[in-house]
Amino acid sequence: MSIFVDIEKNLDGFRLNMQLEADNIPIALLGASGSGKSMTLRCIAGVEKPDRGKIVIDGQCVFDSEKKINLPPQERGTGLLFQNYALFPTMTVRQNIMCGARRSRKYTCVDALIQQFGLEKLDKRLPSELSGGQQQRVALARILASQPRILMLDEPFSALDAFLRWQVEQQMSEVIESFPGTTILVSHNREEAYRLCQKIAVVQDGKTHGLREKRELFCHPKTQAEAHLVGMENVLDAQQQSDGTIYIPAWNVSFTPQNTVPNVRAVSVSAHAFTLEEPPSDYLTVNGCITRIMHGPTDAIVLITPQQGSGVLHWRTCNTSLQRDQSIRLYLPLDQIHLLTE
Ligand SMILES: Nc1ncnc2c1ncn2[C@@H]1O[C@H](COP(=O)(O)OP(=O)(O)OP(=O)(O)O)[C@@H](O)[C@H]1O
Repeated sequence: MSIFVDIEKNLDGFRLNMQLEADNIPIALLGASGSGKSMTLRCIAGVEKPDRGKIVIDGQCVFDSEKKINLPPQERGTGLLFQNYALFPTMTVRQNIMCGARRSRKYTCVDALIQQFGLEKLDKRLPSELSGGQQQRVALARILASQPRILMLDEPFSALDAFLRWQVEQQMSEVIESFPGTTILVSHNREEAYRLCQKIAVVQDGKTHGLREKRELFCHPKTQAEAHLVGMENVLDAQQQSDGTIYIPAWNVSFTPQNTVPNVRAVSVSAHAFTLEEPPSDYLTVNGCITRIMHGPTDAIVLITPQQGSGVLHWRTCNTSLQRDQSIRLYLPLDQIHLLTE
């Protein structure tokens, strides 16, 4: 099973220009609100029509603007779990799941799914008589009953509270693991995407630079959008000088990078990357003054104004002896600075 997507769609003030290609592995579209993640899923499912492009599922072309192919949603073999689950409100749990089975004509799977999702005692209830987590299980069972080739999950935990979210995520991870086709998860939660998927595409302003191995993406973000989405606290403009050195105006520091990357526009640094002790490898030094300390349950984020710099440095530390207005010298190993090209 595989999916190939190369589509364009112009909406009022927004342009989707999305390319994706994946085999039967779980992948995530990670992006800020309004970046075009849901629209991508809706185009794949056939509930929205792209202006141009092609969508191929499992070798079958389901949309091709040039060849005028546009299969209706029920013929695409896709299962889309909406953010609000979209259950039929006047049908019982069993009837909702039967609707999915009608598409696949595999009615025998209904009882197995009711059992798998622990819905035996709820099967005669209406959706309005269920909790958010139970509704989500019914919606997932209904989708799996249709035996889709692609499973698409649009922010599947957004309607759940934090505790239930974790329980449901564990069950979802089992469903994804046993699903034989491609799963596409849409999320703006990086940790959720990391736990559930193998590859991640960062979506920004309707575009993506393609799928990346999740570890590679988190360890080496290449763009400012990627750096923000993987949780880098320091993302700063940078200037590449003709001699190859990089100048960071916000911190008023320069350094010679360990590897040559053309067209560096910015850098990102995790707040964990700084040390108080001189590191053994190449590093740069930042002198500054502590302007704020924000204590969390396990550590603190310290905001520092660098000497002669115009910006802020974010440092995460467990050191409890720090004081506001204190002068400080921090070391940053050069291999902790990610060079970003846009
Ligand atoms: N029917 C529509 N008509 C015009 N613009 C739309 C329509 N549907 C969505 N949009 C716009 O398209 C853009 C992408 O929307 P989309 O729902 O794909 O974002 P998203 O990344 O899924 O965001 P979220 O995480 O908030 O759900 C947004 O700017 C949205 O306002």
